[in-house]
Amino acid sequence: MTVTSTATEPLAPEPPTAPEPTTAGHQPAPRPVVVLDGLGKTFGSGQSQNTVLEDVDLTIGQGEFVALLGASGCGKSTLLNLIAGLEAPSKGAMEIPSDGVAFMFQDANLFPWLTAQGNVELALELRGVPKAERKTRAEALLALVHLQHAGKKRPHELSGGMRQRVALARSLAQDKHVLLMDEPFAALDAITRDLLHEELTRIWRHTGRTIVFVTHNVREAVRLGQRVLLLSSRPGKVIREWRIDDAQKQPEQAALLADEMTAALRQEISRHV
Ligand SMILES: Nc1ncnc2c1ncn2[C@@H]1O[C@H](COP(=O)(O)OP(=O)(O)OP(=O)(O)O)[C@@H](O)[C@H]1O
Repeated sequence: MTVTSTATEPLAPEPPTAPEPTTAGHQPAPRPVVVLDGLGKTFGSGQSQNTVLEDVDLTIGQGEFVALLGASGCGKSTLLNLIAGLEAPSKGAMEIPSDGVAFMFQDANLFPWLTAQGNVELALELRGVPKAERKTRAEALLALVHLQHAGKKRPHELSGGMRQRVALARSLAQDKHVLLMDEPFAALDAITRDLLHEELTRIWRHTGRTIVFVTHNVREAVRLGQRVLLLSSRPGKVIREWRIDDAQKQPEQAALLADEMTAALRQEISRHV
């Protein structure tokens, strides 16, 4: 087994937008930033051995938005942990960014004693941004998530959606190419989630980040992903992939795609009932 790292250069402070199409709408092939080759993960040993992932082959290009869909317990979070370098694979090879990744979870996990701006400034401090620059950069990041007026508020004074926006600004403050998101909007109401989908799409286009987004929600996957990957259960591997262009995100087409994905997901779940 070899675990290698790609040498990705750090993001510029003002990241570029995602690459424009070249001729006749053809996108240049994005540079791979995550490569998983025959990846497997087994927890425990002997009687309690649990092979969660097996033969996962996946290449994610720079600037792509990939949604990972799968039944509960199929290994989505484990896959993110492997990409983050938090877990080591049991089998296979992988290339992940040498400068690490940013992670965002369902729970914002903000420090309650710090203001919204303080939470973002702390992430900047941890990556070595000089004190004199932190305030301006944190303000710019809070403006990016439309929270320019809430910088002085503490987490308990913010709504769930606002807390997730702060968490997103904090993830962006880490200035990594790759952002892993593990069901970040699952606990939010439908209207707030809808607003955050718009915000995240705008921010993704603006920053050119590579995003891997785990969800149970088929509509969320269609709404956000350029690629939607369906993981099987026991063991988890990528069994289907949909590529979704902007035209397919229009309501009628999106509903059809969501129905197709729901049927595939149901079929996968019923295999294990
Ligand atoms: N550190 C660990 N040690 C042992 N088993 C683990 C560990 N992490 C995950 N697992 C097991 O791996 C399996 C997959 O878990 P994982 O959290 O990756 O699934 P998931 O698809 O993200 O689930 P959900 O959608 O419910 O969050 C589960 O059976 C879980 O118990």
